[in-house]
Amino acid sequence: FTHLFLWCWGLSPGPCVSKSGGTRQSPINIQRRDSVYDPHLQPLRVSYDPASCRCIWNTGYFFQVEFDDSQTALSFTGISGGPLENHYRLRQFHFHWGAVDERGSEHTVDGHTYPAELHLVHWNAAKYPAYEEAVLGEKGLAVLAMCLTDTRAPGSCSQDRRAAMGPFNPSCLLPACQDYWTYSGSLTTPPLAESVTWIIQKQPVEVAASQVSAFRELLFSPLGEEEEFMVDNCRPRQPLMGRRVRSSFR
Ligand SMILES: CCCCNCc1ccc(S(N)(=O)=O)cc1
Ligand SMILES: [Zn+2]
Repeated sequence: FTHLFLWCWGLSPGPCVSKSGGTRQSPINIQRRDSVYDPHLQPLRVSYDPASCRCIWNTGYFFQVEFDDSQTALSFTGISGGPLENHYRLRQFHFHWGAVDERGSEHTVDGHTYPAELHLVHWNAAKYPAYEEAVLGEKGLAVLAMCLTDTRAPGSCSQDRRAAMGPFNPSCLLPACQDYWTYSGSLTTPPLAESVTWIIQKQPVEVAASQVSAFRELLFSPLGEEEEFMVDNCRPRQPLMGRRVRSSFR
Protein backbone atom coordinates (compact mmCIF):
# COMPACT_ATOMS: atom_id res chain seq x y z
CA PHE A 1 0.00 0.00 0.00
CA THR A 2 3.03 2.27 0.10
CA HIS A 3 2.75 2.44 -3.67
CA LEU A 4 -0.90 3.30 -3.27
CA PHE A 5 -0.09 5.92 -0.66
CA LEU A 6 2.37 7.58 -3.07
CA TRP A 7 -0.19 7.22 -5.85
CA CYS A 8 -2.52 9.56 -4.07
CA TRP A 9 0.13 12.24 -4.18
CA GLY A 10 0.82 11.48 -7.84
CA LEU A 11 4.32 10.51 -6.76
CA SER A 12 4.26 6.81 -7.40
CA PRO A 13 6.77 5.54 -9.97
CA GLY A 14 4.08 3.31 -11.40
CA PRO A 15 1.63 4.14 -14.22
CA CYS A 16 -0.70 5.81 -11.80
CA VAL A 17 0.43 9.39 -12.34
CA SER A 18 -0.12 9.38 -16.05
CA LYS A 19 -0.96 6.38 -18.18
CA SER A 20 1.96 6.35 -20.63
CA GLY A 21 0.69 7.80 -23.92
CA GLY A 22 -2.65 8.60 -22.36
CA THR A 23 -4.50 11.28 -24.32
CA ARG A 24 -7.78 11.29 -22.37
CA GLN A 25 -6.95 10.86 -18.70
CA SER A 26 -9.12 11.82 -15.71
CA PRO A 27 -9.77 13.74 -13.58
CA ILE A 28 -9.64 17.24 -15.09
CA ASN A 29 -10.46 20.79 -14.09
CA ILE A 30 -13.72 21.96 -15.69
CA GLN A 31 -13.26 25.57 -16.78
CA ARG A 32 -16.88 26.71 -17.06
CA ARG A 33 -16.20 29.41 -19.65
CA ASP A 34 -14.49 26.84 -21.94
CA SER A 35 -17.34 24.31 -21.78
CA VAL A 36 -19.62 24.22 -24.83
CA TYR A 37 -23.43 24.04 -24.53
CA ASP A 38 -24.67 21.12 -26.65
CA PRO A 39 -28.44 21.42 -27.33
CA HIS A 40 -28.47 17.81 -28.63
CA LEU A 41 -27.60 16.44 -25.18
CA GLN A 42 -30.65 14.59 -23.82
CA PRO A 43 -31.76 14.68 -20.21
CA LEU A 44 -30.18 11.89 -18.14
CA ARG A 45 -32.52 9.00 -17.33
CA VAL A 46 -31.52 7.47 -14.00
CA SER A 47 -33.32 4.52 -12.42
CA TYR A 48 -31.99 2.33 -9.63
CA ASP A 49 -33.55 -0.66 -7.87
CA PRO A 50 -32.69 -0.59 -4.14
CA ALA A 51 -33.18 -4.39 -3.93
CA SER A 52 -30.13 -4.86 -6.20
CA CYS A 53 -27.81 -3.40 -3.57
CA ARG A 54 -25.51 -6.18 -2.34
CA CYS A 55 -22.49 -5.22 -0.26
CA ILE A 56 -20.03 -2.57 0.81
CA TRP A 57 -16.29 -3.24 0.84
CA ASN A 58 -12.94 -1.56 1.24
CA THR A 59 -11.01 -2.07 -1.99
CA GLY A 60 -7.80 -0.51 -0.67
CA TYR A 61 -8.34 2.57 -2.87
CA PHE A 62 -11.74 3.53 -1.48
CA PHE A 63 -14.83 1.77 -0.12
CA GLN A 64 -17.44 0.81 -2.66
CA VAL A 65 -21.08 -0.26 -2.54
CA GLU A 66 -21.78 -3.01 -5.10
CA PHE A 67 -24.98 -3.89 -6.92
CA ASP A 68 -26.32 -6.98 -8.64
CA ASP A 69 -25.73 -6.13 -12.29
CA SER A 70 -26.49 -9.62 -13.62
CA GLN A 71 -29.02 -10.19 -16.37
CA THR A 72 -31.35 -11.65 -13.77
CA ALA A 73 -31.69 -8.29 -12.11
CA LEU A 74 -35.26 -7.76 -13.27
CA SER A 75 -35.31 -4.02 -12.99
CA PHE A 76 -33.75 -1.36 -15.10
CA THR A 77 -30.89 -0.39 -12.79
CA GLY A 78 -28.72 2.23 -14.40
CA ILE A 79 -28.62 5.24 -16.66
CA SER A 80 -29.38 6.13 -20.27
CA GLY A 81 -29.95 9.33 -22.20
CA GLY A 82 -27.59 12.25 -21.70
CA PRO A 83 -24.54 11.72 -23.97
CA LEU A 84 -25.03 7.95 -23.88
CA GLU A 85 -26.09 5.86 -26.90
CA ASN A 86 -26.92 2.79 -24.83
CA HIS A 87 -28.29 1.86 -21.42
CA TYR A 88 -25.52 1.45 -18.84
CA ARG A 89 -26.04 -0.77 -15.82
CA LEU A 90 -25.03 0.32 -12.28
CA ARG A 91 -22.14 -1.78 -10.94
CA GLN A 92 -20.91 0.14 -7.92
CA PHE A 93 -20.50 3.53 -6.39
CA HIS A 94 -17.64 4.89 -4.30
CA PHE A 95 -16.17 8.13 -3.05
CA HIS A 96 -12.87 10.00 -3.08
CA TRP A 97 -12.01 12.38 -0.24
CA GLY A 98 -9.23 14.38 1.36
CA ALA A 99 -7.54 14.46 4.75
CA VAL A 100 -9.00 17.93 5.18
CA ASP A 101 -11.99 19.75 3.68
CA GLU A 102 -9.78 21.86 1.42
CA ARG A 103 -9.17 18.87 -0.90
CA GLY A 104 -10.68 15.52 -1.78
CA SER A 105 -12.64 15.84 -5.00
CA GLU A 106 -10.98 14.54 -8.16
CA HIS A 107 -12.65 16.91 -10.61
CA THR A 108 -12.59 20.62 -9.92
CA VAL A 109 -14.76 23.41 -11.29
CA ASP A 110 -12.96 26.63 -12.17
CA GLY A 111 -10.13 25.33 -10.01
CA HIS A 112 -12.41 24.92 -6.97
CA THR A 113 -11.85 21.69 -5.00
CA TYR A 114 -14.50 20.03 -2.78
CA PRO A 115 -14.04 17.82 0.30
CA ALA A 116 -15.21 14.68 -1.52
CA GLU A 117 -16.62 13.31 -4.80
CA LEU A 118 -19.11 10.50 -5.45
CA HIS A 119 -18.73 8.20 -8.48
CA LEU A 120 -21.61 5.98 -9.66
CA VAL A 121 -19.98 3.47 -12.04
CA HIS A 122 -22.10 2.00 -14.87
CA TRP A 123 -21.11 -0.33 -17.71
CA ASN A 124 -22.39 -0.67 -21.26
CA ALA A 125 -24.34 -3.94 -21.01
CA ALA A 126 -25.65 -3.47 -24.56
CA LYS A 127 -22.11 -3.64 -25.98
CA TYR A 128 -20.17 -5.87 -23.56
CA PRO A 129 -20.94 -9.28 -22.03
CA ALA A 130 -19.47 -8.36 -18.65
CA TYR A 131 -18.17 -5.49 -16.55
CA GLU A 132 -14.53 -6.65 -16.79
CA GLU A 133 -14.62 -6.29 -20.57
CA ALA A 134 -16.45 -2.99 -20.45
CA VAL A 135 -13.78 -1.52 -18.12
CA LEU A 136 -11.23 -1.87 -20.93
CA GLY A 137 -13.43 -1.22 -23.96
CA GLU A 138 -14.47 1.81 -26.05
CA LYS A 139 -17.59 3.44 -24.53
CA GLY A 140 -17.41 0.74 -21.88
CA LEU A 141 -18.18 2.80 -18.79
CA ALA A 142 -20.25 5.80 -17.80
CA VAL A 143 -19.43 7.38 -14.46
CA LEU A 144 -21.94 9.79 -12.94
CA ALA A 145 -19.95 12.06 -10.65
CA MET A 146 -20.95 14.71 -8.15
CA CYS A 147 -18.98 16.74 -5.70
CA LEU A 148 -19.87 16.70 -2.01
CA THR A 149 -19.84 20.08 -0.38
CA ASP A 150 -20.55 22.11 2.70
CA THR A 151 -19.66 19.24 4.93
CA ARG A 152 -21.67 20.52 7.86
CA ALA A 153 -23.28 17.50 9.36
CA PRO A 154 -20.61 8.97 10.88
CA GLY A 155 -15.94 1.78 13.23
CA SER A 156 -12.40 1.43 11.57
CA CYS A 157 -12.66 -0.53 8.38
CA SER A 158 -9.44 -2.00 7.03
CA GLN A 159 -8.71 -3.04 3.47
CA ASP A 160 -10.79 -5.85 2.05
CA ARG A 161 -13.30 -5.82 4.91
CA ARG A 162 -16.75 -6.47 3.46
CA ALA A 163 -20.26 -6.16 4.82
CA ALA A 164 -23.71 -6.92 3.49
CA MET A 165 -25.94 -3.99 2.57
CA GLY A 166 -29.68 -3.87 2.75
CA PRO A 167 -31.86 -2.19 0.08
CA PHE A 168 -30.38 1.16 -0.86
CA ASN A 169 -31.45 3.51 -3.64
CA PRO A 170 -28.50 5.66 -4.80
CA SER A 171 -30.95 8.08 -6.39
CA CYS A 172 -31.22 9.63 -2.93
CA LEU A 173 -27.65 10.84 -3.43
CA LEU A 174 -28.48 12.74 -6.62
CA PRO A 175 -28.96 16.47 -6.56
CA ALA A 176 -32.27 17.95 -7.66
CA CYS A 177 -30.76 19.88 -10.56
CA GLN A 178 -30.21 17.88 -13.76
CA ASP A 179 -27.57 20.14 -15.33
CA TYR A 180 -24.28 18.36 -16.11
CA TRP A 181 -20.98 18.54 -17.96
CA THR A 182 -19.72 15.56 -19.98
CA TYR A 183 -16.35 14.63 -21.49
CA SER A 184 -14.41 11.53 -22.58
CA GLY A 185 -11.91 10.35 -19.97
CA SER A 186 -10.50 7.46 -18.01
CA LEU A 187 -10.58 5.57 -14.76
CA THR A 188 -8.80 7.56 -12.04
CA THR A 189 -7.23 4.46 -10.48
CA PRO A 190 -5.35 1.59 -12.17
CA PRO A 191 -5.83 0.33 -14.86
CA LEU A 192 -6.53 4.01 -15.82
CA ALA A 193 -8.38 2.67 -18.88
CA GLU A 194 -9.61 5.36 -21.28
CA SER A 195 -13.09 3.86 -21.47
CA VAL A 196 -15.15 6.35 -19.46
CA THR A 197 -17.85 8.78 -20.51
CA TRP A 198 -17.82 11.17 -17.56
CA ILE A 199 -21.09 12.89 -16.58
CA ILE A 200 -20.53 15.44 -13.85
CA GLN A 201 -23.49 17.09 -12.11
CA LYS A 202 -23.22 20.84 -11.94
CA GLN A 203 -24.88 21.06 -8.51
CA PRO A 204 -22.74 19.74 -5.65
CA VAL A 205 -24.48 17.55 -3.02
CA GLU A 206 -24.54 18.84 0.54
CA VAL A 207 -23.45 16.36 3.21
CA ALA A 208 -22.75 16.61 6.94
CA ALA A 209 -19.13 17.16 8.02
CA SER A 210 -19.50 14.03 10.20
CA GLN A 211 -19.96 11.95 7.04
CA VAL A 212 -16.71 12.94 5.41
CA SER A 213 -14.97 12.67 8.81
CA ALA A 214 -16.27 9.07 9.00
CA PHE A 215 -14.63 8.35 5.61
CA ARG A 216 -11.32 9.55 7.09
CA GLU A 217 -11.45 6.76 9.73
CA LEU A 218 -11.24 4.06 7.06
CA LEU A 219 -7.89 2.39 6.44
CA PHE A 220 -5.71 1.79 3.39
CA SER A 221 -3.88 -0.88 5.40
CA PRO A 222 -4.91 -4.53 5.75
CA LEU A 223 -5.99 -5.77 9.18
CA GLY A 224 -3.07 -6.28 11.51
CA GLU A 225 -0.69 -3.99 9.60
CA GLU A 226 0.36 -0.53 10.70
CA GLU A 227 -2.67 1.76 10.35
CA GLU A 228 -2.66 4.14 7.40
CA PHE A 229 -5.83 6.17 7.29
CA MET A 230 -7.60 6.16 3.94
CA VAL A 231 -7.45 9.82 2.96
CA ASP A 232 -6.43 11.75 -0.15
CA ASN A 233 -7.45 8.88 -2.42
CA CYS A 234 -7.94 11.39 -5.18
CA ARG A 235 -5.79 11.45 -8.28
CA PRO A 236 -4.11 14.69 -9.44
CA ARG A 237 -5.76 16.49 -12.34
CA GLN A 238 -4.64 15.47 -15.81
CA PRO A 239 -4.02 17.54 -18.96
CA LEU A 240 -7.08 18.22 -21.11
CA MET A 241 -5.11 17.40 -24.31
CA GLY A 242 -7.50 19.41 -26.45
CA ARG A 243 -10.65 17.67 -25.24
CA ARG A 244 -13.95 19.56 -25.25
CA VAL A 245 -16.19 19.58 -22.21
CA ARG A 246 -19.85 19.85 -23.19
CA SER A 247 -22.61 21.20 -20.95
CA SER A 248 -26.29 20.24 -20.95
CA PHE A 249 -27.20 23.79 -19.94
CA ARG A 250 -26.58 27.34 -21.13
C1 LIG B 1 -11.76 -4.90 -13.76
C2 LIG B 1 -11.47 -4.35 -12.40
C3 LIG B 1 -11.66 -2.85 -12.35
C4 LIG B 1 -11.82 -2.34 -10.93
N1 LIG B 1 -11.93 -0.90 -10.76
C5 LIG B 1 -12.51 -0.15 -11.83
C6 LIG B 1 -12.69 1.32 -11.57
C7 LIG B 1 -11.62 2.13 -11.16
C8 LIG B 1 -11.81 3.52 -11.00
C9 LIG B 1 -13.07 4.06 -11.25
S1 LIG B 1 -13.30 5.79 -11.17
N2 LIG B 1 -12.59 6.36 -9.86
O1 LIG B 1 -12.64 6.35 -12.32
O2 LIG B 1 -14.74 6.02 -11.09
C10 LIG B 1 -14.14 3.24 -11.64
C11 LIG B 1 -13.94 1.86 -11.79
ZN1 LIG C 1 -13.79 7.12 -8.50
